[in-house]
Amino acid sequence: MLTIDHLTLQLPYYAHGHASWWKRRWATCLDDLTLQISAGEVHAVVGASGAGKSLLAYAIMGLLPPAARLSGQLNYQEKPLDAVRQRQLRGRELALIPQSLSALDPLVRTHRQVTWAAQRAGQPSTGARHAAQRALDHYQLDTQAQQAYAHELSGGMARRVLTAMAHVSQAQLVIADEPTVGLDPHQRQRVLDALRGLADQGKTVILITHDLRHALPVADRVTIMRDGKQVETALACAFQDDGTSLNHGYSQALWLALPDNAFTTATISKDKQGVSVA
Ligand SMILES: Nc1ncnc2c1ncn2[C@@H]1O[C@H](COP(=O)(O)OP(=O)(O)OP(=O)(O)O)[C@@H](O)[C@H]1O
Ligand code: NI
Repeated sequence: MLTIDHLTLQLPYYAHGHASWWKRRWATCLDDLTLQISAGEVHAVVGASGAGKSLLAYAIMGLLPPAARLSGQLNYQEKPLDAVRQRQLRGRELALIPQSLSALDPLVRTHRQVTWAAQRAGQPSTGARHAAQRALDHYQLDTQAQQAYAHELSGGMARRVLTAMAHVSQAQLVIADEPTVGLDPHQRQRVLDALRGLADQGKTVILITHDLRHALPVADRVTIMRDGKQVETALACAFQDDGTSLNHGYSQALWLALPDNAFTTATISKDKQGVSVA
């Protein structure tokens, strides 16, 4: 449903040159990414801060800064996903749950904001209001939160509002950029389960997170990113035991660094040294 073929992104930055001139240079922020993302799948994109995860989301949505230099090819539903099509589909077939909470309109109360998201996706106003109400209830935003302005919401509430907005858009492709930051374990599980639910309805979900542990239980596939590069794309089930089904040392290291795997790691290294673990 979405293919990303040799996608490379460069962004300008200004470096001090001779004398007092500022010279424009180009930073390669995404380096030759090739991915195929199928309908019905949760595809997790995992990597440390600065790996390029959000820029990948912006590239797919067509929300990159105007100066960006992009090469490679994006295809959505077998057709090129160019700027015109991105504009047509954004907020309808393509939805982004943005990482930044400033995406909320500061002048509009929560309920109205979610209703607008439903209307923009083509629902008539009564239907949109009802859809908004259901989504707000689902993400446990109470009457007070529904009537609040963005600055009156906690970080976790604001994030759930953004998630509710993507939910009512009924998009075919949902990109969730760090949707669980600031949520308590119970809320986090609700959001992750809801994303899994969208995929189970045949939609496509890209789940961006720095936390492999939260992604694995709901993901079908995982792409590990580092410094703008795609380290590896693997089935979620390849992250198991001592990580030897993974191809790359960095993916293995991420897997073995998870708290629950600490024991396994210790056992393996002892085994390798020939020490018995009685
Ligand atoms: N508008 C921009 N102009 C120039 N460089 C940028 C711009 N946006 C991001 N970058 C750089 O691109 C790199 C990747 O940024 P990106 O926001 O995609 O990382 P990320 O993986 O989403 O990190 P995080 O987990 O912190 O959200 C970073 O080094 C960042 O400084
Ligand atoms: Ni990000």
